[in-house]
Amino acid sequence: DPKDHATYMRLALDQAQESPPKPSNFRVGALLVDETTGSILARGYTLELEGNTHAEQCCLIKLAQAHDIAEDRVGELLAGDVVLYTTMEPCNLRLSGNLPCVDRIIRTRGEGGKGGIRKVYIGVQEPEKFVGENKGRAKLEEHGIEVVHVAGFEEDILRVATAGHGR
Ligand SMILES: Nc1nc(=O)c(N)c(NC[C@H](O)[C@H](O)[C@H](O)COP(=O)(O)O)[nH]1
Ligand SMILES: [Zn+2]
Repeated sequence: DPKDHATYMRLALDQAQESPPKPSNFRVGALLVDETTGSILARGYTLELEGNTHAEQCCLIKLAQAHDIAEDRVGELLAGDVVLYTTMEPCNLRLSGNLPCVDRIIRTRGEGGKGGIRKVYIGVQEPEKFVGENKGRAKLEEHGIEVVHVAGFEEDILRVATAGHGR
């Protein structure tokens, strides 16, 4: 049965704690959840999978791998009320030049914006440390994907996210 948002955001923060600290990114955790049943479809954290991966990206790759399909087709598995919890808002630009997670999330929606990830719950906005202001929320909303802030975890999320940045 569906849990409250804080429960899922706390689980996402638990994922972020698994991420190896690195000065050039943030330690983020994410969960893909079926909002109707409350079941967790995938969990992930920054750098969990090889290839300089992001937490949200790892969730999508792991779900795709579990069904033996390519990541760019994972939207086909996401019928119904699938949402993403991520401790930090999805990236809209990456210094590495890799495909941003906003684009990976939008890609999960089928023709005419059906299915796929319908809502993204975020713990914090991205600090303007690497790429300036993250304008991804507007892009997600343009594609019918609602972005909702789950308050209360900001301090912990940022402490974990920047642990690899030294002082
Ligand atoms: N939402 C989110 N999830 C992550 O797992 C992660 N690492 C970031 N971080 C955003 C930051 O903007 C990028 O980490 C830098 O722009 C460097 O880009 P790479 O990570 O090397 O592709 N943001
Ligand atoms: Zn990303």
